[in-house]
Amino acid sequence: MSQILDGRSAVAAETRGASPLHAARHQLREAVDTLGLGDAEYEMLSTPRRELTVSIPLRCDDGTTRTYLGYRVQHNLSRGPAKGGVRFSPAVNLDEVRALAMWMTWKSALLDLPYGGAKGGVAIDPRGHTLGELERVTRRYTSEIAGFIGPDRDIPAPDIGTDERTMAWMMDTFSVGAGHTVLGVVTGKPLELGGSRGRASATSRGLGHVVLAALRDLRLGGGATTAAIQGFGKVGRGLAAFLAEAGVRVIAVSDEDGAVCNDGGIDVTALGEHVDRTGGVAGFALADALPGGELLEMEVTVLVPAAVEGVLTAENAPRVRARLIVEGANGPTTPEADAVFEARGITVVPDILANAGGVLVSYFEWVQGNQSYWWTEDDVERRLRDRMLASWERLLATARSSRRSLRRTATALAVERVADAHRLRGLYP
Ligand SMILES: NC(=O)C1=CN([C@@H]2O[C@H](COP(=O)(O)OP(=O)(O)OC[C@H]3O[C@@H](n4cnc5c(N)ncnc54)[C@H](OP(=O)(O)O)[C@@H]3O)[C@@H](O)[C@H]2O)C=CC1
Ligand SMILES: O=C(O)CCC(=O)C(=O)O
Repeated sequence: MSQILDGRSAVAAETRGASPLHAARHQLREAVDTLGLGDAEYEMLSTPRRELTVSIPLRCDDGTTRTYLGYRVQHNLSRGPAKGGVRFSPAVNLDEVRALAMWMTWKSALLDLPYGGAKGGVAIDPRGHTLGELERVTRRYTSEIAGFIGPDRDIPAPDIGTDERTMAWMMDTFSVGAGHTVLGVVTGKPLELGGSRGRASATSRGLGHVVLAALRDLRLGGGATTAAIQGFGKVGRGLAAFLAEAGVRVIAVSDEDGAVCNDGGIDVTALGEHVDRTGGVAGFALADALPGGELLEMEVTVLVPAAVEGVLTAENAPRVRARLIVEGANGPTTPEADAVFEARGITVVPDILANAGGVLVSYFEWVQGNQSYWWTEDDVERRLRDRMLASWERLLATARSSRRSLRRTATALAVERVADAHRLRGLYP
């Protein structure tokens, strides 16, 4: 069963408080005020264009049946097809997906990609299921949203709890329905199925380039640059390797079940091997265990939250001792924490710029697929680096000249592009 909800009821159903949606709408309000737009524009840009909620019955390997909820939210389509990842996590809910979809719109616009924003998810813990069960869930979810997505409509990609194998199942399911292979319906696919070289590491590498540029441009680098990274998944792990190779001492890393630290620098390769063997960072012999949330409060040059939303809050922000925060995750900083960091002079490089390397190389994958012409790894890396650094430099220069925070400036630059597209298309209410 699937149900299409209209956007107005979506806004009415919004929950307030320290939710990702509260944060996303707060940031939009600031951008609207910065740009001198009005309430009508705010209402339009805060309202998702389309939302789909689906139920996904799963026959488990033991013969029992469970039903999961899945979502796909298209926040904005004014600059092109919607674009954004699919998350498998027990924490997924409609409000979270709405917020993540809105951030995708701003991210695509900030990087000047010809996309709108979308996000999807299934409220399931992938760790509690076999591969066969996850394949069945993915295929059923894809069938339910198939009328909603497509290379010219909405193009999913990996996010938390999903990967290139998930994308291969999605592409196959969609293609079976279409009667022919449709490579462009998702990005983040395996190389053998039209994936792009460099997509798997793109978010981490883009983030790494931004971290190094921010350290340099804000004059925070120097001899003993240290980093703490929350999350050791697709984004955090690749970033740890990138920074270690660049000479940054990665002294603390965490995942959902543990955290480890070593003041002399963590051997990231050895930690990766330990995680492949045991499933988590806990118990890594070449580092000490670190209690709970302490990683976020360590004295480091740069802190990179690369896991989930809302981890930097009004409660812990006064204790954060990093000089620079670069957001690998989407929405890790609440608006209240942002205000604390601004008052304390701690620079925050916002998610919609910092982690945009993933959607950027997804765009490269889509372009290569459309042309059936595949770039080399060097082509991808050069274009990724150039575009991330150009976007960073533009953001920094605009923030400095306007004396506004990087987040407020980034959101305003992106919202302006989206509002312009609406105005030129004549879509204002
Ligand atoms: N993949 C991509 O291309 C992009 C991802 N992002 C964002 O980056 C973030 C991470 O995504 P990705 O790496 O792909 O996801 P993964 O599922 O690959 O990894 C998530 C990581 O976060 C850890 N984690 C989850 N909850 C916590 C917690 N409370 N404290 C510490 N660690 C935690 C997980 O630990 P465990 O393994 O123990 O569960 C895992 O190490 C998300 O916010 C995502 O939206 C943004 C842009 C693109
Ligand atoms: O690669 C993509 O299309 C989207 C990646 C994503 O979900 C994100 O940037 O948060």
